[in-house]
Amino acid sequence: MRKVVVVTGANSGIGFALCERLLSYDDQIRLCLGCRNLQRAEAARTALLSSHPTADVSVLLVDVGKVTSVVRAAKELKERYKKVDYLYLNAGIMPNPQLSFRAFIKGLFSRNVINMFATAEGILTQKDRITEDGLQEVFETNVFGHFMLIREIEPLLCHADSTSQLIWTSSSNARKSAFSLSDYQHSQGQEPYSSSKYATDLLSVALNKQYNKQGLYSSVVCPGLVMTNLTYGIMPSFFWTLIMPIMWLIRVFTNSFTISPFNGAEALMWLFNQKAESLDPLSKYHSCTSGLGNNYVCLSKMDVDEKSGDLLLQKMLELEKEICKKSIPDYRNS
Ligand SMILES: NC(=O)C1=CN([C@@H]2O[C@H](COP(=O)(O)OP(=O)(O)OC[C@H]3O[C@@H](n4cnc5c(N)ncnc54)[C@H](OP(=O)(O)O)[C@@H]3O)[C@@H](O)[C@H]2O)C=CC1
Ligand SMILES: CC(C)CCC[C@@H](C)[C@H]1CC[C@H]2C3=C(CC[C@]12C)[C@@]1(C)CCC(=O)C[C@@H]1CC3
Repeated sequence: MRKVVVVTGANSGIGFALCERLLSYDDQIRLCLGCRNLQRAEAARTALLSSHPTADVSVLLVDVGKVTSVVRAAKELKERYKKVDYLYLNAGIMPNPQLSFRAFIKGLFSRNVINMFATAEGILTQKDRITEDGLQEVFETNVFGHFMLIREIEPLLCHADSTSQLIWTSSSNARKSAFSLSDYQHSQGQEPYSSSKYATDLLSVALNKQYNKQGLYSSVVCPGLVMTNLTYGIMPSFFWTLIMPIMWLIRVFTNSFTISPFNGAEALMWLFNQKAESLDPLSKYHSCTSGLGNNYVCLSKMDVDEKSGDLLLQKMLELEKEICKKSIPDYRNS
């Protein structure tokens, strides 16, 4: 049976590199590019087909920052496929990033310097906004829209006789102290990205508890620091080009400077080849690149507790009910 693989945020960066790598590894998969913009999606499809002309690559229009779009896309998936074997929850945003140069310089001369380069702790903030669904945009895009997608295509993911995998693109920037259960959308603070990625980690743990019995497994990936549209939003591209030699140098001290989208997709690709049941639900899978440019995957324990995961899942389910009632009038019949 040909595997069905759905990737959100597939038209650029890590998502696109993952698609290329998946097709190079197995051009028999049925690959579905989940994108919010048709033109960009078609461009990605054309590029993938030019190197893999016989591959089955289709486009699914989905804006994970809009509940109605997610519900429509889920309906489309249910019409197209009987099963989704891999769902890569990769689309993500970091809007209006602000780098604190003061904190960065201070960090350079502290004992925390390696951790600062690996996680951006204490040097990066963002400005969030409210979406038309009335949610914080970073939370809705990075977490809730994806959660809704999982819930909506549950019958395609849960099968008694075979397994499916959810693979979240999280981040080393995910930090417990940026997240609070009482403000899980992060409407109060200045680190919505960090909070949303921590929420991803918590949610993955809770989803495993909820769904493993039904054959669905969830894992979390950390791609490292990758040069993509997201990072070019932090500083202009000429600056990145200028400091590239320094980036190669830093890679000698921290394996998290994966730099290219190909390298960043290493752990996402690695998980594709693993037996879902053998994965550790409490570990994060990191894409790593050595000073010499060799790629490998390493594991770290997540800073999460199961109770918080369960509480977050409960809150997400309540929010789902509330939002669907508001945004989709004849929800569940649609
Ligand atoms: N770059 C890095 O260093 C790191 C990135 N990550 C994570 O990796 C993931 C991929 O990002 P990356 O490749 O770096 O950045 P890109 O900006 O290149 O890719 C992000 C992708 O997500 C899509 N996307 C954004 N918002 C939505 C939405 N509302 N609905 C559907 N698709 C959407 C984008 O579509 P469009 O082109 O239309 O905007 C794009 O295809 C993100 O989750 C990011 O947080 C994690 C750690 C490090
Ligand atoms: C000399 C240079 C290498 C200086 C670069 C400083 C910062 C711009 C970067 C240091 C750590 C980086 C980092 C990210 C963005 C760029 C840095 C802040 C991320 C936040 C990008 C998105 C993620 O998900 C995690 C990354 C962690 C490290």
